[in-house]
Amino acid sequence: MNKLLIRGATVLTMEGQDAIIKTGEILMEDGWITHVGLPGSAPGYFDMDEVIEADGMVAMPGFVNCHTHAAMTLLRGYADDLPLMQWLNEKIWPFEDKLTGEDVYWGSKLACLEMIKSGTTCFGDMYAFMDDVARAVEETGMRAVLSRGMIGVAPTGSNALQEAEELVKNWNGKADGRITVMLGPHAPYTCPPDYLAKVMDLAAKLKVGIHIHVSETRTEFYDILKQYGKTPVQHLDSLGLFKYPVLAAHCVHLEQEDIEILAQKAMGIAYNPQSNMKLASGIAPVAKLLDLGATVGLGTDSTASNNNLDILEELRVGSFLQKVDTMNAEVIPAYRALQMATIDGALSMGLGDRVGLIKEGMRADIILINTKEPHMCPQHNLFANIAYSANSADVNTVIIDGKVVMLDKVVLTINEEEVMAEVQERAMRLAGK
Ligand SMILES: CSC[C@H]1O[C@@H](n2cnc3c(O)ncnc32)[C@H](O)[C@@H]1O
Ligand SMILES: [Zn+2]
Repeated sequence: MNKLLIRGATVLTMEGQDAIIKTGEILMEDGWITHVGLPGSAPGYFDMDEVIEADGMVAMPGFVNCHTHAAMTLLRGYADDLPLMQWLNEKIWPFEDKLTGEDVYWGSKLACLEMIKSGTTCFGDMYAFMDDVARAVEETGMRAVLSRGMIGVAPTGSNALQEAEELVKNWNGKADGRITVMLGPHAPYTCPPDYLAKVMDLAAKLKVGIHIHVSETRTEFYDILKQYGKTPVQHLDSLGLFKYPVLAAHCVHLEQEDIEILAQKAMGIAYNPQSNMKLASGIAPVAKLLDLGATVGLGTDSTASNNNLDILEELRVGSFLQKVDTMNAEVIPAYRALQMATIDGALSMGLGDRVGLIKEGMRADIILINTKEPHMCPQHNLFANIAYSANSADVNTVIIDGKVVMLDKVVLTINEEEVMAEVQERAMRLAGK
C-alpha cells in the first residue's frame, strides 16, 4: 500500500464554504483519500511513504477542464482573430487534415504539461487520433474523459463511429481508471439526425455519455432553426439526445425553453467564456442556467481559440463576464466559481462520484497553491484570493490519483524541454514554415 500525507495546509474541501480546515492533514492510501482532519489526526504517521509539508499552502481539489481539444496546442497562435466558421473552414480544418497520430500525441503531451502546471488534474477532450491522446494521458499521469470527435458526414462519418467504439473498448477505465470515454458527435451542424441516431444507439450499447458542441454561434442557431424548424437545443431534444448523459459545450445562444431543457436534462454544460469571447460567439446565459439548477463546469476550448489552458484565468473571466452581462455583481461569487472549476466540472463529465472534492472515499486529485505571495495578501477571504487573485504560477504541487505529478513546481512525469522542442518543430512543419 502506498501512503501519502499532506501536512500543514489550509484545506478547502469544497464541501461548503465553512469546510475550511486550518493546518489540516490529508491522508491518501493507494490513490484514495482516506482521512481529512486536524494536525496530528492522520493515523500511522511513521508508516508514510511520502510526507508533503505544506505550510503556507492551500490544498484544494484539482481543477477540471470540461471541454478542450488538447492537441490543438499545435495550432496556438496559428489562426487568431476570426469568427468560428471562417476560423474552422479556412484555417483549422485544412491544418488538421495534415495531422498524424504522432503530432497529436506530442500536442496532447504539451497540453497535459500546461494543464498540470496550472493546476488542472482532469480534462474533457474531443479530437481525432484519440489512441495517441490516451497514450499522452497515461504517460503524464493526468485524468481525462476522452471522445473521438465525429463529423457525421462522408468521408469520415462511419469510420469515426467505428473508431469511437474502439476507443471505448480499448481505453474506457484504463490508465488505472484515470481514463473514461464518451462519444463525441461534433455539433448539430456537422452531424445530421440519422447520424446522431447511430451515435445514440452506440451510446446505449456501450453505456457511455455524449460530448457535443451546442448552440455556439448565432450562425449555428439560425442555420439549425432554418433547417429543422427548431433551436439547436430543441432539435437535439426532439431527437432524444438528452435521454443520454450529455455534456453540452458552449450553449451560448439559448431561448428560455432551451435553458429549461438543459437545466433539467443535460448532465452538464461546459462554459467556455474566453473562447466565446475570442471567436466573438457571444456570452452564454450561465446565470440563468444556474438559477434553474443546471450543472455548469468550465472549459478552455482549445489553445487556438483561447489561447491557453489556464482554468484559474477561465474561472475569473467567466465570473466577471457574467457579472457584466447581467449587471449584477452578486452573480457567480468566488466560491461558486471555484465549484464550477472543480466539483461541478467533475459532475458535468460524470465523475462527481470520484473527484472534485477533498473527502474520504474520493480519488486523490489535489493541488497545493502557494498563498505566500504579495498578490494573495491580506487574507480576508481565501476563496476570493484563490478565485480572483491567484494565477497559475502559484500552483506549487499537483497530485493526481494519489501520485505526485508536480512537486514544488517541477513536473515529474514529463520532460518539458523535449515536449516543447517536438511541438515547435512539428507545428512549424505542419504550417509549412
Ligand atoms: C472532430 S474533432 C473536434 C473538432 O472540433 C474543432 N473545434 C475546435 N474548437 C471548436 C469550437 O469552438 N467549435 C466547434 N468546433 C471546434 C476542432 O478543430 C476539431 O476539428
Ligand atoms: Zn470545442
